[in-house]
Amino acid sequence: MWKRVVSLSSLISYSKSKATYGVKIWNSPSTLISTPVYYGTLFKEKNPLIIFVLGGPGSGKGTQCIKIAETFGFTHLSAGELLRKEINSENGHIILDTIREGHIVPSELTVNLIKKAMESSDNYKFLIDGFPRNEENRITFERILGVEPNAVLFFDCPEEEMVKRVLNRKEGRVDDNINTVKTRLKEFSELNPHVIDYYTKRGKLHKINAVGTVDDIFDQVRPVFAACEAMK
Ligand SMILES: Nc1ncnc2c1ncn2[C@@H]1O[C@H](COP(=O)(O)OP(=O)(O)OP(=O)(O)O)[C@@H](O)[C@H]1O
Ligand SMILES: Nc1ccn([C@@H]2O[C@H](COP(=O)(O)O)[C@@H](O)[C@H]2O)c(=O)n1
Ligand SMILES: [Mg+2]
Repeated sequence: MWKRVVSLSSLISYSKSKATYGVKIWNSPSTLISTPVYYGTLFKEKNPLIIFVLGGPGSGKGTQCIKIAETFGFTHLSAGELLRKEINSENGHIILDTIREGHIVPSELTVNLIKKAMESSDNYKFLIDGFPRNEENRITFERILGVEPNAVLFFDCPEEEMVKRVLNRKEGRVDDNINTVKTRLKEFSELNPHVIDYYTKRGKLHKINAVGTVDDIFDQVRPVFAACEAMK
């Protein structure tokens, strides 16, 4: 039986039923909610709630994800962080070179890391931070995991502010320098709009103004997750 979240249902779609083969359809006719589509077998036992988190470098995705995870009980998976942890692995040289240059790592590599992290988690609520970076990322995720996100957050931030934040971040990242930031911003401005358009058309996009204090921004984020809170 499929259930509809009534509170803020237009913000987020969710089903408590288990995913099985084929495309699920709501019991009651509704054009309000975009239905999560499960066409794979991976999540037969665990029906996931997946939120993709988009935004340019330094837009504050990671900062907000930490707050969302703490407040709403999500597991925070940063695609960039998963890749950085793989730098000493078999494919590590490809990853390190790509990150250092500010380009995008081949999608299969990233998606398989996300898949592994999701499978090994006991949680069913996932924030996937910094993903998808492009259409290839998105399509590869759908192909390998057989699932779409329930909602997509987009932290919209002016370039000038993003550059300032990245250059002030003192975490020792190899890509936090002006040359790499320029490449990251260029790729972001070319590739992100396609992803945004796709999820806008599917009624899943929630654009957040990423300028302001961390708490001001979180106040905009909070309502998107109120529907999830009701499921706890
Ligand atoms: N609202 C804010 N105002 C000012 N600084 C912020 C704000 N949010 C985050 N920051 C700071 O800006 C820097 C970048 O933030 P964060 O790491 O969350 O961005 P990100 O979108 O995850 O970036 P990246 O894609 O490069 O990982 C950090 O040093 C963080 O502390
Ligand atoms: N989907 C992704 C996400 C990240 N990368 C690479 O990692 C770098 C750092 O990512 P952050 O989200 O932590 O900024 C990014 O610049 C890419 O090189 C990727 O390839 N694909
Ligand atoms: Mg980050």
